[in-house]
Amino acid sequence: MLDVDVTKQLGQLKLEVAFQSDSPVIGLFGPSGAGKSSIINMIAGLSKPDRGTIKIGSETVDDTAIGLHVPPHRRRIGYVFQDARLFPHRNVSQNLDYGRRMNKLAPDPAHFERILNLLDIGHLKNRRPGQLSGGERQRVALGRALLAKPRLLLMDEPLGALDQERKAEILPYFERLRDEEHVPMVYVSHDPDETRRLAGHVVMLKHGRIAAQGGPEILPP
Ligand SMILES: Nc1ncnc2c1ncn2[C@@H]1O[C@H](COP(=O)(O)OP(=O)(O)OP(=O)(O)O)[C@@H](O)[C@H]1O
Repeated sequence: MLDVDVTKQLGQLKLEVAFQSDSPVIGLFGPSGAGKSSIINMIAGLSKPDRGTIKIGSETVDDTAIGLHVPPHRRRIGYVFQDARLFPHRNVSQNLDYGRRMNKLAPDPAHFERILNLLDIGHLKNRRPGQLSGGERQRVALGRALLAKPRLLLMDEPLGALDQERKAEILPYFERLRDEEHVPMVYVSHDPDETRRLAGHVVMLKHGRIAAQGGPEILPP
């Protein structure tokens, strides 16, 4: 369960949002500048709300009333961005292992193999990021996040830099993640079709506020 009730002044924009859901995928949907990434950054712990609370499952990670702010590396959250942000001089295996090592988790070869199979990236292990397609890079970035065994995965426009064909190639992997790995996700997008396909609960944002929230039926056609 994710429960967010925060306000934050961002330059001219006052972000003021409250939503909670135990849907496997929560979609944050809205136009550019609506405040989607700012919410994701607060859930990740990369920025602090001016006021409010954030709860992930049973743990409160932010509560401004008592000065509580759990730092990002203690939140057990995975983050996937629009650009994969892989280390260019390390091969795929080394990139994949990074999340696990940063979180000081013991090697888990069975989990490693399962994630590689789930994302079909086993054959890419020895390549460097520059030798991968955009879609392959995103699958590796997703694998790296998953291998850190996050309790929540934040996806900020993960398909935003890809063309339609690549998007269609990757969406089924996100569905497998949701249906087979059961990793809860917050999925940011301004594409209604993508959001409809993945999200059980949709939060529609406009100018830093919630314009509507509910099932995918609230999305525009
Ligand atoms: N640290 C900051 N200081 C001042 N203004 C900020 C800060 N961070 C974000 N903003 C502003 O807040 C607004 C919301 O930005 P945000 O990146 O959250 O929107 P978004 O919905 O994710 O947009 P996009 O789809 O373009 O990524 C923007 O107008 C942005 O310029």
